Amino acid sequence: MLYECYGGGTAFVLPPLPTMPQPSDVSQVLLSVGSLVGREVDLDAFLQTLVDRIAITMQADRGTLWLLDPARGELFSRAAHLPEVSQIRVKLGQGVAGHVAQAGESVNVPEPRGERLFFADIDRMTGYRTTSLLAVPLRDTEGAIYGVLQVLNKRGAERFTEEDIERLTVIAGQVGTALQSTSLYQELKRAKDQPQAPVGYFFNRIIGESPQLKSIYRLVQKAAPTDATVLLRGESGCGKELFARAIHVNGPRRDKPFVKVDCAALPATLIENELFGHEKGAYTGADHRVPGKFEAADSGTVFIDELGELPLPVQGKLLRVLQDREFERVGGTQTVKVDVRIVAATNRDLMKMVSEGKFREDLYYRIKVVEMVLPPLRERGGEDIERLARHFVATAAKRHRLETPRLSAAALERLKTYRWPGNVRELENCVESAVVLCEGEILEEHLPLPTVDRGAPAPATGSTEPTVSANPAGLLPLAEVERHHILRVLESVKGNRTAAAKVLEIGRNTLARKLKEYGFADEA
Ligand SMILES: Nc1ncnc2c1ncn2[C@@H]1O[C@H](COP(=O)(O)OP(=O)(O)OP(=O)(O)O)[C@@H](O)[C@H]1O
Repeated sequence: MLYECYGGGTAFVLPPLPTMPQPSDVSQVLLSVGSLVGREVDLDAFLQTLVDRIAITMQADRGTLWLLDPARGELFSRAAHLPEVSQIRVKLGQGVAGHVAQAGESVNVPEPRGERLFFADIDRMTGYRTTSLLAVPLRDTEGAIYGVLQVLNKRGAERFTEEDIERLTVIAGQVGTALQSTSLYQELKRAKDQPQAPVGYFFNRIIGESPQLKSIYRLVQKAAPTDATVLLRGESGCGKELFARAIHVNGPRRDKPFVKVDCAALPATLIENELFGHEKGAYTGADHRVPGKFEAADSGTVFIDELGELPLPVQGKLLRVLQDREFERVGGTQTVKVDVRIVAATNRDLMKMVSEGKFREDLYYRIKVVEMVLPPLRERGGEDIERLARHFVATAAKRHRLETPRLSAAALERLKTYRWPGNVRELENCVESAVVLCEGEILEEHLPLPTVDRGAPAPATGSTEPTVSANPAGLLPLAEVERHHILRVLESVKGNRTAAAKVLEIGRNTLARKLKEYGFADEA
């Protein structure tokens, strides 16, 4: 039997197809899948391109890559043409995709109205009108289903054809295998072994598979869906802001604002104003009411960076927001109510600050409802360093429109044995500099690292002690390369700090701080 009719007689359920010829346009779509997946490219961008190409080839208006979350028995949209919402989840067995994942059969729906498999809630949620739909299962090499590939609304026709079904099945076969080599598949597999850990969370921009990082992922998965206040601790540059964003986008507030306040970048006198805003006439020059970051973030998340720099008087006001979600603007008496989640970060020892009377004890306990201590890079082991380095080589090459160079074995060895006092940020800058300076593969000498790493031991899985030698090649110290690069970028954007910060992908305040260190005056 080739197909079976359902309910309204409009859905065709197909048995798995035997090996079939591959239409040439399909090979076009998949031309670069294998090679792209093999490299550490931005997974989000890659999956989106994949879904774009599939939709074009299938002459469909939209495409969706659904993946299976075994912990919740749900499918979630991992990459899709879904401008209306950030993600959709359906129960296994629910709707066409849910049925395909459960039954392992392809389903072709020429006319969704009246079709019992069709889950109209999604159209209601997005406002999109599905007129035809085709969905096929996504299997790994062992034949286990781990997702669904779906296309919507055949262009210029009322329905997807038999040939379309064959084509999408071939595509799904290749995509299914290709995705198996990504961290995404590893995540799904891990969730299968640990059914309590839901997946579908957006960790793909965070690189790292070390046990230290994995335990942080688990914490984020638990804390993100709640409204719990989170305190992120860790050395500078180890990814606190990145994780703060992961907490936000993995929680129910993901479509609401994520507002950052950097307490270190503001003079103490301005922090209160920045957080809580001010009323008209609060001080000379305050000629109208200005809302603060808490109001700007209403319904979303406020990320308070460098919490240890928060002046004592403002600490009391923050405590009240944590307890009662209310405050008064500077110079005001009217109480403002806000609905925000608070995530804070610090590289200071807050407990010590409490004992020194510099940080309020009650605030300390209120803020560390969930505490995450991010490991310094040197403790994450050589494999994570290599993963990150490869990722940064690829992204830097893309950013500067250069051929992606290779990391030589000697370069890798040096990266793995260096101590990384500036953590991932330092590695990122170091690799970027080497990518820009090298021709061809990244030879060891292109890495702006001191030849003598005066730091202590190599990372856990790093193999050798750093060689102690002089600096025969007269290499520049990292700080000098960074300074040189920053000034070059600044020059190229004619001194525009906002533009320079954008090119450098650092905050404007960070740039201002660095320029100040180089002896430049603050901007007027
Ligand atoms: N695990 C990671 N994977 C990929 N990129 C990372 C990772 N950790 C950090 N980065 C990158 O390193 C840089 C520094 O990270 P981030 O700003 O989150 O650190 P931080 O701990 O908040 O630093 P600071 O304490 O100085 O504010 C960023 O460009 C970030 O994207």
